[in-house]
Amino acid sequence: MTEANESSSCSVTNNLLDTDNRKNGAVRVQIVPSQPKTLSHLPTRPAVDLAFHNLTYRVKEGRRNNVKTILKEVSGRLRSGELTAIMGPSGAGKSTLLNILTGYKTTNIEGSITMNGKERNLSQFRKLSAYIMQDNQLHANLTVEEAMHVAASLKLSQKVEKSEKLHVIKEILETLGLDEHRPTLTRNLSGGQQKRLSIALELVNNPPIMFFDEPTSGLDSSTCFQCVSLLKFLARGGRTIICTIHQPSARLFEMFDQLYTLADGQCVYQGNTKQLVPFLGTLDLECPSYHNPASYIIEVACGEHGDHTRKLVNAIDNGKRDIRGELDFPALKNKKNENGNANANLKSNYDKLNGNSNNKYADNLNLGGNGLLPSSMVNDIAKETTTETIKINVESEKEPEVNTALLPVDGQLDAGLSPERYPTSEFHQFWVVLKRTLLFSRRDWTLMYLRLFAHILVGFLIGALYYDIGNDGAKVLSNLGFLFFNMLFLMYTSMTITILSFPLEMPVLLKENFNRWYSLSVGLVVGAAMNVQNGVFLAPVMSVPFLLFSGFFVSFDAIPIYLRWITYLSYIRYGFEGTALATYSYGREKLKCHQVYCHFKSPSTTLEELDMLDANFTLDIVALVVIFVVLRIAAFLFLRWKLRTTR
Ligand SMILES: Nc1ncnc2c1ncn2[C@@H]1O[C@H](COP(=O)(O)OP(=O)(O)OP(=O)(O)O)[C@@H](O)[C@H]1O
Repeated sequence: MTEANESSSCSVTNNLLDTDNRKNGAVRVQIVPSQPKTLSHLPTRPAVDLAFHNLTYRVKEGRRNNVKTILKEVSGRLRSGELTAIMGPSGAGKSTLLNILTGYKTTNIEGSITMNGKERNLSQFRKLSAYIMQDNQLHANLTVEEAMHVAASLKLSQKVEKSEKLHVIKEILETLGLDEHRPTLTRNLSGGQQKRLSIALELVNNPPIMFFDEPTSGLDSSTCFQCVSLLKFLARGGRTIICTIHQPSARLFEMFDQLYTLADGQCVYQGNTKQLVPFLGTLDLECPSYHNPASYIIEVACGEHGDHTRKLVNAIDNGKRDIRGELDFPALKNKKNENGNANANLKSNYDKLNGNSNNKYADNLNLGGNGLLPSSMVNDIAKETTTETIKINVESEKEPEVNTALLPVDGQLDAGLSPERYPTSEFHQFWVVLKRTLLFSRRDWTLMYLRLFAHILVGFLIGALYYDIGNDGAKVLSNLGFLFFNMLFLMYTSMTITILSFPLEMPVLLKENFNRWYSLSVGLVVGAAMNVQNGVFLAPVMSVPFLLFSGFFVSFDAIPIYLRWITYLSYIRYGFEGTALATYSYGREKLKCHQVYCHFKSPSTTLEELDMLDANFTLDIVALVVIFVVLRIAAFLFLRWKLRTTR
């Protein structure tokens, strides 16, 4: 590496090149970070090594319940402080493995999963891990700052002081380069920024294990690089970072520490990314020069170079072996003697693909201005990645301190964790989520203003239509129509909003509930309080028959006896009966009438015609409350079932 190159890449981040300290051709670099990169205010957590042994996952398919084995006795180990990629051809079982490791899938699994050598306790594990899904699932109408406040309020204990929470937020936003975007609505963030916000939200309670499903999908190459740099930064803080990735470029691939490759539900490689090509070489699978090793292993796993799956699975013992150095595959030694240094082949692959540019990361540093990732961080990651290649000895005591908030692997797993399922009380969760719902409802133009406009418009229309008829004995039927219409209008407007918004809200609920932000019931109660989620389950289906049995279209006496029970279930009946009683009961005096014969002059006649003379207003209210509670429980059970089946 030339001195010019070193200086050019270092100067961008104010790193000082200590040129006086050259010894034996090695260059000592003193790194002075341009901004603090400690996440020291985060709650302390233990570092966690995750291992799985003989994991088998089967599903039943088709009418005959044919059993399909998706994962076949795979083993593996995911270490703290490392960035691990799970790769494999489409359908190899990557998502399935990730879903099992995250605890998202919990049934039909054989084998064992351990945390720091001990059997995994799923409840404890869920408190220690975060799952960042492919499509970030953010609330579009919240700003970065508001989203962070909600996350801090829900994910940090109520005992944590507000000033401390603000400190955590500031630290994370600064570290992830989102500080200048605090007032930006999340829907206006770029793809890379949204991904970083998803990470920032989960980072609030400092989970030592973080899973990412395709974190680079939909990002351009430089943003991909920024994203993986960030993951590596998090890993360097002692976290266990695991992500599925499709086919990274050679440059991106090189940044991963560890690779776990699946083919047809079995492990075909587990080990250091740098050892992949030499390892394949020992099995007579030579990665051609100028070829991306990541593409090559996928091609091999797909069978493009012949059927080598069995050979690879045996060589890696289906994930029980872990290739961390050349000593892990002694056959290489013979191979090297015959064919020269196989590692050199790997290095030449990288060098050729990267144009052998020693300052190959320097171009990305310029992107810092776009707020993609703080340039200093990219530089530190880049420096670390290139250290091996360019033989710079970075003074260990001067290395950027990425995170001090993790305890060593042998630390107590429950250190710093509250024994409760959620860090905050249900009431607190309710309050925070309610405030958030109100905030983004206010910002949702279609939800708020269009609804308001529609209600005002319809209000004027029915006001003009039914003006001054309430006391007119000749217009009682029209007045009953007015009362019935009011009920229908309110019912259908809230029902439509629910039906439209619920499927959109569902994935966010899924993510936040899974990552232990709040309990499922809280989401529902808020829905009830907002009068948005009403009737999501039963209302649309049941409203039509219940309309018929409301007592407006057919009086109770006219209904065949065997169908009368339905009227007792009709919430519309109770609503209509209640409004009719409130209007025409309680000793209301006779109505005015200018006609010769006025059938409905006496309010009791109206109630008699409606078969409501014996009706009880209090009973109507009680019935409505009971139906409300029953529907809510049904919706809760439905949601729980839906959450389980989507897993
Ligand atoms: N519930 C299920 N029923 C039947 N087959 C399933 C089920 N879940 C997964 N599979 C099958 O298991 C295999 C692995 O699926 P998985 O989604 O884990 O693959 P993947 O490696 O993540 O693929 P991709 O990269 O395309 O997302 C696929 O063949 C898939 O069709």
